[in-house]
Amino acid sequence: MDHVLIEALEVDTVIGVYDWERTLRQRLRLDLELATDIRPAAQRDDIQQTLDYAAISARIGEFAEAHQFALVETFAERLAETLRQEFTIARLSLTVRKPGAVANAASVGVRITRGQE
Ligand SMILES: Nc1nc2c(c(=O)[nH]1)N=C([C@H](O)[C@@H](O)CO)CN2
Repeated sequence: MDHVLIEALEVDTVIGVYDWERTLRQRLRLDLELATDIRPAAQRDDIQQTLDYAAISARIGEFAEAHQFALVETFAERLAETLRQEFTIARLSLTVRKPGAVANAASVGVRITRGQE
């Protein structure tokens, strides 16, 4: 299967389990692999026939603005659901990293894959 990629997309959102984390925005870094057949778009050279990574990136920014989750797990699961409802994505892999959350770790986070095999 082909993939449309979005790598190291940074969004700021309220996220965290501790009281102090409810009072500020923190940065998340996202990587997405969106499974789709790119051949129709390539044959017609037509953006309408593929997943528009610019539109999806903008939607992710809106999502981050609109929600205040405690866990990165919840952010990942709810974002995957939203993207699969709003765009024609057969299967997606989503990595959500929270840089700086743990001292001495470059980042921590989760990776999920959703959709049909
Ligand atoms: N599996 C997880 N562990 C932790 C999370 C999380 O979202 N998922 N969050 C925190 C805190 O919010 C932490 O990021 C603050 O530094 C701790 N563990």
